[in-house]
Amino acid sequence: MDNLMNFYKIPRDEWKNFYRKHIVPLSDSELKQIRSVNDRISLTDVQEIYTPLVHLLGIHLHSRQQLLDQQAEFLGVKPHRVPFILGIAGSVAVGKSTIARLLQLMLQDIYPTKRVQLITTDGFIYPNQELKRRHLLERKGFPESYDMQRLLLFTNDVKNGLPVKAPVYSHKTYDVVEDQYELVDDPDILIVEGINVLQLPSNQQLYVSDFFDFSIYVDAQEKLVKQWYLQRFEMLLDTAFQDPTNYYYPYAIGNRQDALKMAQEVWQHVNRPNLHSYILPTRSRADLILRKTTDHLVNELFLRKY
Ligand SMILES: Nc1ncnc2c1ncn2[C@@H]1O[C@H](COP(=O)(O)OP(=O)(O)O)[C@@H](O)[C@H]1O
Ligand SMILES: CC(C)(COP(=O)(O)O)[C@@H](O)C(=O)NCCC(=O)O
Repeated sequence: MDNLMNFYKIPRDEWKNFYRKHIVPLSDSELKQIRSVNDRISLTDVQEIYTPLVHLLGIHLHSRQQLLDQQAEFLGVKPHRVPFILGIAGSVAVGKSTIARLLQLMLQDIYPTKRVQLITTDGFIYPNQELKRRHLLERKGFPESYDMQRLLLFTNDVKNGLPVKAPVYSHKTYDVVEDQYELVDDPDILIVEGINVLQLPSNQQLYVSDFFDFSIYVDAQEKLVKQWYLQRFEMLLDTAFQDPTNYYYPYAIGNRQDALKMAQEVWQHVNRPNLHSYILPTRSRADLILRKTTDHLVNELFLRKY
């Protein structure tokens, strides 16, 4: 990987020894919770990759609050708690939302008194009707398909401790859900997951990531991500065939090979160019890059030095 000279390159075997002495076996209830996120997550990775990662996030969480407290003292104002925002970026189907839900669970477990919330930026994509009006239906996921101004204002409100509603996207209807919102109300930690979280909107001076306290880019070879995309597509078909309202229903009841061919084309003409032109170029802005290999196992990490 080029352009990563300001990162420590840490092989899995080295990373897994960080925080080793603090790692205790997972309890039955923890196992159950992890399986409810995704029953195919490797438990070895939970122990060897994600447990040290959660401790690293804890270091950032505490030092961030300490800095804010000291700054408040310097300014002679009352110190106050500011939500810690963790951004998670990467390609469509690389596993961002799975990692986001796993980290939410693990952080909540370690900090039971803190409120850990999670939102995905999919909800900030314009509704299909609006995409159609803007001739952007074929560009879903590209920077211009998101209401970035709204996302920026949303993150700003979160940082200011204001209650704010995040719009919700459904893979089932392939659209933003009308009148459905996720209420984000002054959490201690907010995880913001999406392909665009490290992007710079063309007409703005601010990055959404300016509001992040830590960011992770989930990375993998394109051929693996494409495979995960197609596998997820098949899983979506498997759940869609009983529900005529599901966007994937016509594909689910039709010829499987034709449906797969369509998904391959969507990858080739939409998600692949988006990855290379707009998502991958944001990788070196992350604080940590998680490099995954076959079966979603993490084999290498790149941690920003400065
Ligand atoms: N750690 C993992 N182990 C096994 N399967 C995974 C893992 N992470 C993601 N997946 C699978 O890969 C596909 C894409 O994951 P998802 O989290 O939906 O990606 P994204 O949010 O980046 O689009 C899904 O089918 C998901 O079940
Ligand atoms: C809505 C999305 C951009 C979100 O990406 P994801 O959360 O799946 O990583 C993506 O799922 C999508 O719909 N892309 C457009 C092309 C397609 O895959 O149908």
